[in-house]
Amino acid sequence: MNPLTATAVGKRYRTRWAVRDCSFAIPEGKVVALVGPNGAGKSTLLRMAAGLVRPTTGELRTFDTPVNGRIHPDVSFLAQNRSLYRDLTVRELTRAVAAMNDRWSADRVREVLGLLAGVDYDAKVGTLSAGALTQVAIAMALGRLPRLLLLDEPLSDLDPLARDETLRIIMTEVADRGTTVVMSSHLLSDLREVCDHILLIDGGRVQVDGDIEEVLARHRILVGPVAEESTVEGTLVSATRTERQATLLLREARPAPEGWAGTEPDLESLVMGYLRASRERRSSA
Ligand SMILES: Nc1ncnc2c1ncn2[C@@H]1O[C@H](COP(=O)(O)OP(=O)(O)OP(=O)(O)O)[C@@H](O)[C@H]1O
Repeated sequence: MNPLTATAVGKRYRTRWAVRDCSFAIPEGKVVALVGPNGAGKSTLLRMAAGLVRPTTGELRTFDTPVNGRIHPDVSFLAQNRSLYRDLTVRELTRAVAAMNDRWSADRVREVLGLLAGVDYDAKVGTLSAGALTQVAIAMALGRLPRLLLLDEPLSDLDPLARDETLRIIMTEVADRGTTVVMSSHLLSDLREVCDHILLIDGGRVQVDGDIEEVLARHRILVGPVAEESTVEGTLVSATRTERQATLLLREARPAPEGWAGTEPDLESLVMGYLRASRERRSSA
């Protein structure tokens, strides 16, 4: 059973579509990188999957149940604005969140907070650093023992050490419980460390969806003389050019023509290529 599926999902705010005709199925046990430029629709998609926003068209299902404005008991969502009760201490917050959830593991929360460098249970939530706040919020999300964890930019505002700790918490969760994770982020090198599946959206539409290794193997970067660009076959995603040299991202893994060097892209150059294409489309619209 797929933890999350979308069928022709769209969300319109007034006259503008934030998400448009999105269809995908997230396989169980995957760690999914949800990427795309600012305003691509990532948060809207996650908020719809968590039942906080209703789609204008189409349907989202979590564990084969229509979302319908309610979060599934097996799903936890970390919102971008980490909306926790700021006047409570960490200890009080833990009790309050436990009381709100039918299924709750205090041990799991303790375990996760124990992985972090010195979380002070008596500190007021509002006084925590951005990193500690995110980590406490993730611990609360894991206390529900989710089978699907939706994380909206869990790594933003974190210093490198806090980012590393947060990634370790997520990896430990996946290793211990096989939890499926969908996480949005702009930090591609961090995503590469933990993710095995990519969902790239742009302008509210799915551009790339699949196993990261397979997706990378389906693309090629070709570098060669600008003057001979017409000899290159295949679907061009985007290009950068100097006076003499062109660097092309192609959607198919075809052999490089003579005089061109072909390599498989890494995740960063693949996503950058799609973001570049998106910016060019927008500026020529
Ligand atoms: N509540 C809202 N009312 C009106 N427009 C909205 C609302 N929420 C999002 N939007 C618009 O929908 C589009 C998609 O926004 P969304 O926040 O989902 O993108 P995102 O990919 O998460 O962006 P970012 O990477 O900057 O966080 C944007 O144009 C945004 O301005």
